[in-house]
Amino acid sequence: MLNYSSTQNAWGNISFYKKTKTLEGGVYVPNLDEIWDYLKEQFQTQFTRIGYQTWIDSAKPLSLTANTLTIEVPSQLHKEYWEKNILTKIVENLYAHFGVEVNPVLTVAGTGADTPQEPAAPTKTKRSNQVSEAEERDFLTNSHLNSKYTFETFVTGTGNQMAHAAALVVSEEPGVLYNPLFLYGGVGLGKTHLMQAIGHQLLSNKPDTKVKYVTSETFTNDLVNSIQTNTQERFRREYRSVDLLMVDDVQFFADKEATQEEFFHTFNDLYEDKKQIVLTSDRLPNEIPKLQDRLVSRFKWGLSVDITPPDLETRIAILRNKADAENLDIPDDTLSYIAGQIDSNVRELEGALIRVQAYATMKHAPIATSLAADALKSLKLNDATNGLSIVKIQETVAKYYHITVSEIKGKKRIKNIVVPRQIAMYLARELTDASLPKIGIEFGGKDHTTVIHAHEKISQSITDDQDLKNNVAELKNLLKR
Ligand SMILES: Nc1ncnc2c1ncn2[C@@H]1O[C@H](COP(=O)(O)OP(=O)(O)OP(=O)(O)O)[C@@H](O)[C@H]1O
Repeated sequence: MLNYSSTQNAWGNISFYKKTKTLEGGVYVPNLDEIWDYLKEQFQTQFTRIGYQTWIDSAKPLSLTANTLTIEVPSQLHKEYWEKNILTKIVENLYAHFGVEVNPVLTVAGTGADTPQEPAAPTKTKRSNQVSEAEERDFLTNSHLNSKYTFETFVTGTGNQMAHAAALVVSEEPGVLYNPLFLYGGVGLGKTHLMQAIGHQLLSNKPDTKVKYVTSETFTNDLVNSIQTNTQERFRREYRSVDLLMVDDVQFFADKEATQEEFFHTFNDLYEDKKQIVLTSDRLPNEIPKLQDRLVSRFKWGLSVDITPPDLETRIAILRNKADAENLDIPDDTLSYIAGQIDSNVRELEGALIRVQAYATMKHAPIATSLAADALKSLKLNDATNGLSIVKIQETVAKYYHITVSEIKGKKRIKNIVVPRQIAMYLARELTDASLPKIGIEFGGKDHTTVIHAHEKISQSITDDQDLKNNVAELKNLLKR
């Protein structure tokens, strides 16, 4: 039986105590499934499709004990969103429908910590973000965004769920919560896609918004052109009058003093006007070499969130989406096979699917697993003739330094292992086409930023350490044989 006074703190601002039933003592006691089904039904009408998928589909009802409804959400960011926007709705919806008072409690997946939540202040009803197809076409053709990079076509999984949720929040409330939003991660993992999805969504919500997407190189080129043509005023007006500025791959700001200077002022102007800034990079701000401290600190003001390589399930879902979009008839086991072959880069994953498709056309055969295996085998053969395997590099470096391959791939931090490990990573980066996350995985599941660091460390050291330079040259020679 519920003791009302025990929930008095949590519900201090709600005045319907006398009318409520308790889950134990009331006339009708809905169970967990009924409650959840009802809530999902309600939320389907209260959220956009993407909003529903992001916030509701990703949550799991765990238990209903006494009047406590425990719900698991995937990340801290989801928890914050739920606290701000959803908890009150749950209380209101359940009270209105079942006449019961339920205390929702959130827990973040993987932490096991249950924290009772106070209901947040009621939020304004979100206006619908539906636009007509004509409007949609219009803004897509008028903008400089890739029409395919939307939230609808972005598949979420463990490696990108938090980045996706943050991106969605930014598109709903630009300039408010996460400013700047800094998305970072390895090559081909969807940073550009997610960033542009923010632009699309914002334009869809408010078609008159001024949205600008550029790569960091375009920013530099625009700046240089404006200096050459004496049109700096125009350049500044253009960059400082937008509602959303997205700059892709800001790691290329490294070493560009004039660009950094100009971007510093652009950033400040936009930030002060509460305009949203979204940045992407292959690494964290403080890991970008020769980036001015004042930019590093500004880039960290908002939220930095990483995207890691997708797990198998997500890779299969990405392929399924892609196959459906292209009207390709591919059996599930074939998609699983392809997803099993490419594990660290979504761009390569898509490339593999295209390759299988082309191979099927060439052979006049339907797409099946054996055909996919043939198509991807020849891909691997091509790779092998072009480059080296990471395994061979690890074996050669281990032998050269009289240590084992497992030490190279391990975590021991003693100098006579760390240096060969960094050399092996350096050589893997220099001599193979493997992506940074792929190299990280091959070195015992290390993060791609560790590979970046190793590469930078060795590149730097060989410029002033003649012995090291000779060793690396010798290793390169050994690997050529
Ligand atoms: N989760 C995803 N769902 C659907 N498509 C994805 C996903 N992640 C990546 N892609 C696709 O993979 C390709 C590469 O993504 P994108 O260009 O956004 O990567 P990136 O991280 O910006 O890479 P780079 O570091 O090279 O700039 C794109 O075609 C994109 O649509």
